[in-house]
Amino acid sequence: MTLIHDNMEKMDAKMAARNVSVFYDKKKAIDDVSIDIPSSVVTAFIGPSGCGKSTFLRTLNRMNDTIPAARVEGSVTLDGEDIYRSKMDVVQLRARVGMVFQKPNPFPKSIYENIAYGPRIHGFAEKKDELDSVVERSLRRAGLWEEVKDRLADSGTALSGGQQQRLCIARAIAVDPEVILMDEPCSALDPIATAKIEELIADLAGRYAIVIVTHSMQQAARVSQRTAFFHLGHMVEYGPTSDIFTNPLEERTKDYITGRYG
Ligand SMILES: Nc1ncnc2c1ncn2[C@@H]1O[C@H](COP(=O)(O)OP(=O)(O)OP(=O)(O)O)[C@@H](O)[C@H]1O
Repeated sequence: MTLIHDNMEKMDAKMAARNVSVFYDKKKAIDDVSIDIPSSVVTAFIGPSGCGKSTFLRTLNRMNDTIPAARVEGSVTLDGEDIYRSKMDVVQLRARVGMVFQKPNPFPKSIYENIAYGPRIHGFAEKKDELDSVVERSLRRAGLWEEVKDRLADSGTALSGGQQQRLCIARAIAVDPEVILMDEPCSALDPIATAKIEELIADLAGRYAIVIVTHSMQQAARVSQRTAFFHLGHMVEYGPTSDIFTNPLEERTKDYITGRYG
């Protein structure tokens, strides 16, 4: 059972998970989680290490499909459509629900190609001038254009860690996603690069539904409007971020945010 704060502003659900459980072989890592993910706001998943935040995040774009031992029960919808139905095109789904990982993972290709690849394979842009404009727009939106516009042919892997992470965000944006999932996107970055990513998340928030897993409660408080607290595979409490941090209703949430464990 999740304690849901009743003062949450009503918003349409971009995604909805219902009674989602995830198993790795016989081990249950997520137990009966239901949540609505609204558009245009940032939702943070917090909780101690191993509580299942990343596992649950991966159910939202079927990244768990890539883990042979993982099995998902329950339903997840995007705009009301079941993303686990057999006819779902998973490649298309992952363009609509993009993902940014803990460790920046640019392709070992040029900065330009890192961005152009997705739009080209998804058929969004084919001609050189169309691709040029998607590349510029995505890099601008990710706050990276000014830093890389004169070196688009250089390898993406030659950028700094923070730039690489913004490149990965630009790559996700290039295919026009509706939701962006971020799994501890700043954990490999220094404080200055982290601050830039946080600013970027704030800029992007009005345009996409963003879900961020973070170990940092300060980060959750800075970037998100809604927070869900996970503990031992359960979603314990979900509410407006300010309430979760100032007026948690559940003892376990209180213990976590006051640093008693985790
Ligand atoms: N590929 C996997 N195979 C088997 N078990 C896994 C796998 N990935 C995660 N688990 C287990 O599932 C549980 C939840 O892990 P998960 O990584 O989702 O937690 P988390 O809250 O994101 O942790 P962290 O904050 O440390 O990243 C843990 O017990 C973990 O050991």
